[in-house]
Amino acid sequence: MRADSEPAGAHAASAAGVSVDKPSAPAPRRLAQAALRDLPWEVGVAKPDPAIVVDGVTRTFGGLTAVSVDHLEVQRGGITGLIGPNGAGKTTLFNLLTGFDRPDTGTWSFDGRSLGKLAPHQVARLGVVRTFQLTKALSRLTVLQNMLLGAQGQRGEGFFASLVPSLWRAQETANTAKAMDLLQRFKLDAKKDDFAGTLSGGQRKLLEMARALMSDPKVVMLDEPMAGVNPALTQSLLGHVKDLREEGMTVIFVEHDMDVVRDISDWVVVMAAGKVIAEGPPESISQNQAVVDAYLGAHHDAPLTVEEEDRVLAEAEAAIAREQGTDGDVLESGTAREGDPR
Ligand SMILES: Nc1ncnc2c1ncn2[C@@H]1O[C@H](COP(=O)(O)OP(=O)(O)OP(=O)(O)O)[C@@H](O)[C@H]1O
Repeated sequence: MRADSEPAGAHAASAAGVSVDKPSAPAPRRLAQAALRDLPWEVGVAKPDPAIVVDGVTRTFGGLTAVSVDHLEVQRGGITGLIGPNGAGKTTLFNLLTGFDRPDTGTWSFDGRSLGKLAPHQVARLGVVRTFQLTKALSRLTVLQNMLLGAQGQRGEGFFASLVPSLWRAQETANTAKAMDLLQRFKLDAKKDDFAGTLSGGQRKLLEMARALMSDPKVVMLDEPMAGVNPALTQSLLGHVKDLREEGMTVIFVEHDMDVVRDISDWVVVMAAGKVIAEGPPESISQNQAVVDAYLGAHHDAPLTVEEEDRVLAEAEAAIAREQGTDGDVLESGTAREGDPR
């Protein structure tokens, strides 16, 4: 099951009846990097084989423009890091692309198919999934129950299929087997009956990633996969992210830790104040003056003005209200909802 026990590209090659033992077959990492190597480091640059294409997407909250992306392409089969100072719009862009939020303007597509009008479960069914944080409600479910929530297309969901118990029981058995396989791969199988809320920070991140894989995604969007993870688990998590690429998935991740970004990204997109301000391979980013200015301009350590303090307080209150409002219905809807209190 683990990608690192199989040669790169093994799935596609064996499906096509081609021998996978050829030593010359380049690893997906090298394929992605080679595809991106000669591109100019320009905002909006066209990629050789884009999986996701974003055009003119804006999202405002009252007077604040949280996202304003003119054009962005994400290369298929690569790992794209999305970085930027706090409040840059990264999470909002994730929410928009996966149907958890609606933009004011703009279009975006996956494999040429427009996703703009789709609900999160429809987007997931097409193969684009995001991880979402373990909310209070999900913490009260077991690890295995969390995994089963990530499964797509349960036959029991359909009205007619639900009349035929043998159909949904077979589906349930298959989903449970798949969940246990993934839990084993992420070394969480011994925890299957534990409440998810009892997991450590790193184990929660592993569970979030494992749950996203239940729907056999083509594009995986990871929101801060390393946040709150102790150093002992960091390498294991990084390995799991790289494995997704080895299996042919397209990975987009938000991360604040630049060491992580440099380690795993084939390409980095930098946002600030809602806009993409730079794009390029990891090594291009630290030399980019606009990026340096954006981070310095964020004034992380400067004391807040009274107006800023008021805004931060209002945002925190709104976030708490949102979290309280969304907690309960995660399970009722049967659809994973963003519980991110931002
Ligand atoms: N539901 C909302 N209502 C009002 N403002 C919001 C909402 N969601 C996000 N914002 C605002 O939009 C801006 C972008 O927020 P977002 O969370 O997308 O940034 P981010 O880059 O993910 O930040 P961070 O790195 O801190 O997570 C921020 O100013 C934030 O306060």
